[in-house]
Amino acid sequence: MTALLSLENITYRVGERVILENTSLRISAGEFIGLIGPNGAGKSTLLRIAAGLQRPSAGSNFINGVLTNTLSQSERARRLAWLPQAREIAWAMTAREIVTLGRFAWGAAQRDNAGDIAAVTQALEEAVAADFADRLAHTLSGGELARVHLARLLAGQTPVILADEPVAALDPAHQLSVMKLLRAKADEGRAVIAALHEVPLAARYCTRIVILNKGRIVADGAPADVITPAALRDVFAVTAKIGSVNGTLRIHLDPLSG
Ligand SMILES: Nc1ncnc2c1ncn2[C@@H]1O[C@H](COP(=O)(O)OP(=O)(O)OP(=O)(O)O)[C@@H](O)[C@H]1O
Repeated sequence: MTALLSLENITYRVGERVILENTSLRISAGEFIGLIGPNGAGKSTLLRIAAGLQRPSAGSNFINGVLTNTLSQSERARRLAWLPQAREIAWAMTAREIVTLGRFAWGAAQRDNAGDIAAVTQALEEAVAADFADRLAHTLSGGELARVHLARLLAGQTPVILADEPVAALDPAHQLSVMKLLRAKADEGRAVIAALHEVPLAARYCTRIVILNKGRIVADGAPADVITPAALRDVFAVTAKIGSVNGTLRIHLDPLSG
């Protein structure tokens, strides 16, 4: 089966500094990868390269078997949706207008199409952002704005979803609902990769965990196989107690010295 997204031997350098080193990753339909790793590990860089927003220094990346850098911006945006870490909106736009940007590659800017309107409405509901759809973005709270950006991502209805810290700034209930939603998107046949710092949530909802440390993938597999006390100590310098309740990992973290 062709991977929906694949990175082959990606290296990314800034001057002498190696940010990503010979990194390969493939994701197929139905997978939800939690990309975890400490600050500065290279998660955003990896996702930006996967999204075609940044050219690697070496290596190749593909969307559905096609070299990403041969696709036009619209072709890319119809295959892949991207949620950046930066959330600020500097323009006087309503939440609904921002979410409609997610339909841009499908022609939403040129027409008032029932399919686009339905996709936007559904995305606003899924991201629990419908209540403030007609508010100007700069009047929204950080968590509300994060959900609007998530709705913009979902409105594209793309086979591949890449999200950089999708639950940052969300309260616990919304963190849970967003993780559940991303898992549902994978279960319906999309390929989802999310950079996450919330290790317990990643363990609970992702189908696969990839640990990135110092620009290299150091573990890749099912949550129960990858999220171990030894791995968390080595990579995050924390002490972890890990149990299982009804097959779901439960994780308690302490500082190494604590
Ligand atoms: N253009 C650049 N110039 C210099 N250093 C860079 C550049 N881009 C990225 N880096 C460095 O590369 C490393 C990886 O950055 P990246 O944003 O990918 O990390 P991350 O794993 O997403 O971190 P975080 O969890 O803090 O968001 C960081 O140390 C960052 O400072």
